[in-house]
Amino acid sequence: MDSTTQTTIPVVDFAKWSLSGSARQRVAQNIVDACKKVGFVYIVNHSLPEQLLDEAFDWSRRFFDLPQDEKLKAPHPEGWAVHRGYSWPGLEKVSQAISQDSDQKRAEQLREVPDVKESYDIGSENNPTQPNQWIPEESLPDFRAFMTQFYWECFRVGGEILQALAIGLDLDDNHLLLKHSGNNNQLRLLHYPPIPAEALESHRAARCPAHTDWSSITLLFQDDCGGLEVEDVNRPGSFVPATPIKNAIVMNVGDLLQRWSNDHLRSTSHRVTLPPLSDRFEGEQRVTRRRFSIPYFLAPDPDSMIECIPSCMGADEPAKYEPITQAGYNQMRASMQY
Ligand SMILES: O=C(O)CCC(=O)C(=O)O
Ligand SMILES: [Fe+2]
Repeated sequence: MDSTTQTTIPVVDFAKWSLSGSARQRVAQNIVDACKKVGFVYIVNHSLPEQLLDEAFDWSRRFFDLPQDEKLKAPHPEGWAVHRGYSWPGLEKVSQAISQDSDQKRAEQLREVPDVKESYDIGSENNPTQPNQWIPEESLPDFRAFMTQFYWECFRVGGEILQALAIGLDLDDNHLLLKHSGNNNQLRLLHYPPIPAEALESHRAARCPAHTDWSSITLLFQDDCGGLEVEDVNRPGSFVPATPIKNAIVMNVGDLLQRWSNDHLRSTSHRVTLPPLSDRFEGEQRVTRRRFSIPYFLAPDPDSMIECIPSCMGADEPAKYEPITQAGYNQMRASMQY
């Protein structure tokens, strides 16, 4: 690849996955090639119905439009052990700062660059170590039932993608999927409220700073606002937009699958910043339109052993990493945060 050309995120048509033989093989190969080169891929014509995705965004909007005290009936538990429920990091601090712009002391406090977003994390109902934090049924009737169904629908499609990855990596179809019962995944509803463009441009606030995911793979659904950017693998430090494609799944490789594949598949850094289109801004302050996205993180079960995929090593390319369980890997990552 020419190092001066901006990387583009490949688009893979998943329609032919339902066929057999070489057509299916080609879909698998295209996804693996994209994961090796870019680490991000748009998957179109997948089996998640358009109507279901529209409904998921409608429910997310309804949830975040609830009064704050309703959402706070399902708070994210304190600490880092449980990743479930409603979080509201940074929001208050930033809105105060916007109304007291000239206050030097406030500006200092903001150096830590709060994320201007709210999120709601949901997991499997059969995961006792990560208990779901639901708001009361009467606060938003049928929300829980819909999200529980949506969680498993996402896993069904994610499972197909894990099968495609396995085929593209010369493994048995179910080699990767068998390590995922589905009970260790995470469905996240995200809402990025409107904010003056200047707050993001001056880095006083961030929508979502650059990071990689810990997952094996992530499926991301986004609305039409824009702002997701992916690090350009040819030009480290610069980012290319992951422009929304209606109903596409933006699929990316997480750190765990990168390790599993001996670094053959890339876990690429990404962030959420200003939407690039001018009609996504309003008024003198260029207040950005609110944005909704729904990432779904797939993770193997805690006791699944993550051991170098055979086609990713050879006589002159030994495995770089020791076998480790998913739980062990998580523990190691968590301990590196302090
Ligand atoms: O909101 C987005 O588009 C991306 C969110 C994300 O990368 C994450 O939650 O890990
Ligand atoms: Fe991410």
